[in-house]
Amino acid sequence: MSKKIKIETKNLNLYYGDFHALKNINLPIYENKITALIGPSGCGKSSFIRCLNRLNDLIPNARIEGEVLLDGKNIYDEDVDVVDLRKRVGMVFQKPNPFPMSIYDNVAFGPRIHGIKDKDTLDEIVEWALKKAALWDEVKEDLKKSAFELSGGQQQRLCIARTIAVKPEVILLDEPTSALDPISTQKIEDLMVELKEDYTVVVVTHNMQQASRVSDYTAFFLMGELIEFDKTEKIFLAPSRKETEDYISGRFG
Ligand SMILES: Nc1ncnc2c1ncn2[C@@H]1O[C@H](COP(=O)(O)OP(=O)(O)OP(=O)(O)O)[C@@H](O)[C@H]1O
Repeated sequence: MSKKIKIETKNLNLYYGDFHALKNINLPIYENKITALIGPSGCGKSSFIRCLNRLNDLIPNARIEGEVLLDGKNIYDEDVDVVDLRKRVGMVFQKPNPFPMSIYDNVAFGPRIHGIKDKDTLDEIVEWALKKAALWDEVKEDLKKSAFELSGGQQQRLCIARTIAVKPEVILLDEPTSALDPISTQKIEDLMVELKEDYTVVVVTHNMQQASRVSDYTAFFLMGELIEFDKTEKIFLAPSRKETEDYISGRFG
């Protein structure tokens, strides 16, 4: 099977004021694969993932050097429309963050912003996205219910449905299961594997088992540097760098 690079960072550096948070990161993200980002707390995983849809733009003292190529085009070019970029590269956060509105309105939110008003079309999108996020059967009778009445695991699947509803190409997940119980975690992991059929998935995780279970590629970060990137089985069974081995075997971090 051919391997297409969906996103590629080239000499990517990120500074928060004087602090050099990401150092010269060169990383390919392959299409229709799951790439896991691992590394000890504070190594820059979240900072990195936020560079991929320009969420760091919202942080006043953050500065970027280098390039992030999406289908070969630098997303930091002046002519890039950030709203369109974030539609193409969606994000799910650590803590489920549904909007204070109904289940239906949460999922319809993005499509409405992008101009879809027709009720039947919205109904179709909502059903499709909730099915994709493996939540439809649990909520189909209660679409008008507040999203806050769902369990944490259901809320996270709702957030995934909300992300999918605008038909992104890439889904970024920043520790999506760290606030969830094992059963909900299992559901989200199964979902990630299904999602890669249609999307390119990048997941930040502290959970080594999760990285080895779900991902195709793994990138190991340490103190703002990309130490090693390879196929997941290579990283976990025969890492090239001692730092990687120490981390995955639990000797630090
Ligand atoms: N807005 C900010 N301003 C200044 N420094 C920041 C900011 N956000 C993150 N940092 C610093 O950048 C470094 C990387 O943080 P980041 O959150 O990317 O790490 P991480 O690997 O995702 O950590 P964790 O696993 O704990 O979430 C840390 O030293 C952090 O303190």
